[in-house]
Amino acid sequence: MSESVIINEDGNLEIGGCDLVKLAQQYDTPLNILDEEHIRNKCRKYRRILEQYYPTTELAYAGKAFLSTTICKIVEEEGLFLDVVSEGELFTAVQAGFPGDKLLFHGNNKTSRELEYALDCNVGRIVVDSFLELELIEKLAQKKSTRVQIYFRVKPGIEAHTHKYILTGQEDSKFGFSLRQDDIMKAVNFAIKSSYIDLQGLHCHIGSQINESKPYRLAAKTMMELLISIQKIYNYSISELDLGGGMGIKYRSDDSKLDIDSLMNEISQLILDMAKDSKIELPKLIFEPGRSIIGEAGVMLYRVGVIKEIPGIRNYVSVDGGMSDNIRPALYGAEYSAVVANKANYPHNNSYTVVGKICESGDVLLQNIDLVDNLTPGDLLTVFSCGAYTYSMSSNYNRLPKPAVVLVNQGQADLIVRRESLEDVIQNDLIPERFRRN
Ligand SMILES: Cc1ncc(COP(=O)(O)O)c(C=O)c1O
Ligand SMILES: N[C@@H](CCCC[NH3+])C(=O)O
Repeated sequence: MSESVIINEDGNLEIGGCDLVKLAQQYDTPLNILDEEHIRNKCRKYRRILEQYYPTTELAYAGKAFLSTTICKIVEEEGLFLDVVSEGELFTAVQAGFPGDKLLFHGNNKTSRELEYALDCNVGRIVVDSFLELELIEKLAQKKSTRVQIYFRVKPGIEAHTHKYILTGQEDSKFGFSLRQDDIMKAVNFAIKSSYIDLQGLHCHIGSQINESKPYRLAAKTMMELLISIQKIYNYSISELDLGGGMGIKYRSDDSKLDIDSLMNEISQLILDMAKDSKIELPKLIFEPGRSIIGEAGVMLYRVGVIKEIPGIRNYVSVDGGMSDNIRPALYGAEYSAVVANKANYPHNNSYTVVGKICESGDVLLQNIDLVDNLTPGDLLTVFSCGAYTYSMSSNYNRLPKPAVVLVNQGQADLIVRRESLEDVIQNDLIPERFRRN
């Protein structure tokens, strides 16, 4: 939870100096609220920690967690690189004036149009995910008579402990090159020989919402072994090592949380030792966290509607959003904590099941959550840790307009994504001529 969350004199929740009840009046609900100071502090803390343990580092923010043009500005001001994963994210960065050389372009199936766009935008590093993509990049670079800087994404064959939908570093994954059957070595050989490709780094990302350091250590060791063998076999020095993101955050008070400081210390030491022992040049070390930068900076604010008490079974509380603005509970069984913003001082010890307004029984936001016993329609429910993968995964299911996003900082609130209107919902609909006759 953001450090700036307090209960103010009116007994209301306040974030970044802004009273949530007033924000609901001004911007309506459902509303995604992001605490700017929290985001900036996370960026600074990460950089400080990394720089403390390792001589050459770079930090990239993974835009898939939440991206908008204002967030690009913050990321740029904080001196981070930005990881984009589609032409939509790339376009957002370009529109925000984000420097191309600080962009990393990811994706397991980048289209030729996306790659061409990336080349036109002088994207700093393309993270190549397959042999087909590698050949495509070479052709495009040749056509444009340019040299493209790339990383290879490798799956280090490590299974971290997280939801199976968000595991990515195991052999059975759609992402990256395999260490087996010399898959990666074939690609390395191709890149080194190419006049249009500059193999700058190796990349891996073992998954998301990971709360233990062991899989990161194993991944770092495996990646360093690969880097060392590339040096030995090809006499080629890989200058950057990107170990991805995935660091877990707290969604509920009893969740365990990864200690970023000791993780960075352990990983740095391991790389420094391995580089020294094998006498290779020290690669620059890069991480690309998303959730752990923006996740705890955000809340979702909903208005309570219908409350149905089913005796002996459960109390259902419906709110004015649901799985269309937060798919994570339905998709991963994700759990959250929540407080009634306008009754924050009251004891929260009555159990409810909070559901959305989507026409699906699985549209459950919070199972058996303790809220106030005098919960009434019109109350405002604050769900914490909704900065990452909430708005970015939202949809218009049931034709619900997407919520607005407000950035708060020291009492100031700025709209950074406007609420969709009903007109927005139908803006792409077309009526063919033959339906217009009458
Ligand atoms: C390649 C890559 N980098 C970074 C991230 C960011 O992950 P997280 O938001 O869990 O830190 C992801 C998402 O899992 C990813 O796929
Ligand atoms: N969307 C996922 C994480 C996937 C990360 C992107 N590879 C989540 O909400 O936890």
